Amino acid sequence: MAIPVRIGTRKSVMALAQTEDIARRLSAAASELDVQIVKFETIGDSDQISKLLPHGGKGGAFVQEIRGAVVAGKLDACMHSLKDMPGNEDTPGLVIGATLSRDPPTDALVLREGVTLEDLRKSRGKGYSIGTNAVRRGAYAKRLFPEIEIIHFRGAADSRVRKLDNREKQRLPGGGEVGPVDALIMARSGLERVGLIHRMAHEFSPHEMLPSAGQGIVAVECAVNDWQTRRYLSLIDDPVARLSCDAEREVLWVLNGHCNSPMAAFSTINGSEMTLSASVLDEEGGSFIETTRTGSADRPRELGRAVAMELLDKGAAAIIERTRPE
Ligand SMILES: NCc1[nH]cc(CCC(=O)O)c1CC(=O)O
Repeated sequence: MAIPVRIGTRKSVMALAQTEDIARRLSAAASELDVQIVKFETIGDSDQISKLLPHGGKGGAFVQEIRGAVVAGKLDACMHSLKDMPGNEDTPGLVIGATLSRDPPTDALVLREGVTLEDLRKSRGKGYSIGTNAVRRGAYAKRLFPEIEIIHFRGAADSRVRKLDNREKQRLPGGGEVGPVDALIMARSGLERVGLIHRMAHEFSPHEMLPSAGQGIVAVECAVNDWQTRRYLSLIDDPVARLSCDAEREVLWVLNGHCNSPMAAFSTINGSEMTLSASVLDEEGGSFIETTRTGSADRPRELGRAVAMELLDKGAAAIIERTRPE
């Protein structure tokens, strides 16, 4: 007899592709499961103009509503991009039951027709604009192309590319418009998930643009005491992604990073060793605090803590507090 598993997700093209991946893996691991995908339109998706902050940041905007349905027992699990999950607070009653094997964690440059990477490099960005909704990407872009204009740009991955190509402006919360933009910086994995990887004009190395904590990892949450779902999710949990999840999110936890903090954390594992880099940057890219440490891969949170402490010693707290929403 089939056992139903209801998984909640946002209904963007990217989120559905991620959730279908979970469904495929679950069905392959346990053929008795009948995986049902339940689509939500969250406030973060329906409001394409506002900054996300008034909706509680990325966490509030994309995550809260679906979590509520799991807590209420209307869903067995929910899908999140790990990098959209707030890292400075616990979610009572819920647990990350699975982290899927990591997709490429890097960021990608997407250009409109007629613009090349060479143009951006030669001009130091002068006369060009980049659309992004991430303070981290904005700050790194300023470091690579010091004179570029950063434009706060909203939309699901596929619609952002459409806006770039159609030279659409971005509407502003108070009325008015900005743009159009000449380029976008997006998660490589997001581009791939929406079938637009051929639009990647340049892949930023982690050295050029350190990924955000959890970037490229899909997480599945379920209720702490739902043992049946936890057991099924453990079948698709990738232990390597889990180690990176734990190390990178420990940095967010110790630094009390909020959704508006320009912060990056990225780990790699080589045999029994993990190397974790993290950074905190001010929005204009003016000051960068970066740290890299290597430690034991089986104690990821210890390494995360050590890296975060070192960032604090170097003055990270002042930058993070300056950008904290009221
Ligand atoms: N903020 C939306 C979001 N959440 C996760 C991804 C990409 C997939 C991932 O990194 O896991 C994206 C799109 C983007 O950042 O361009």
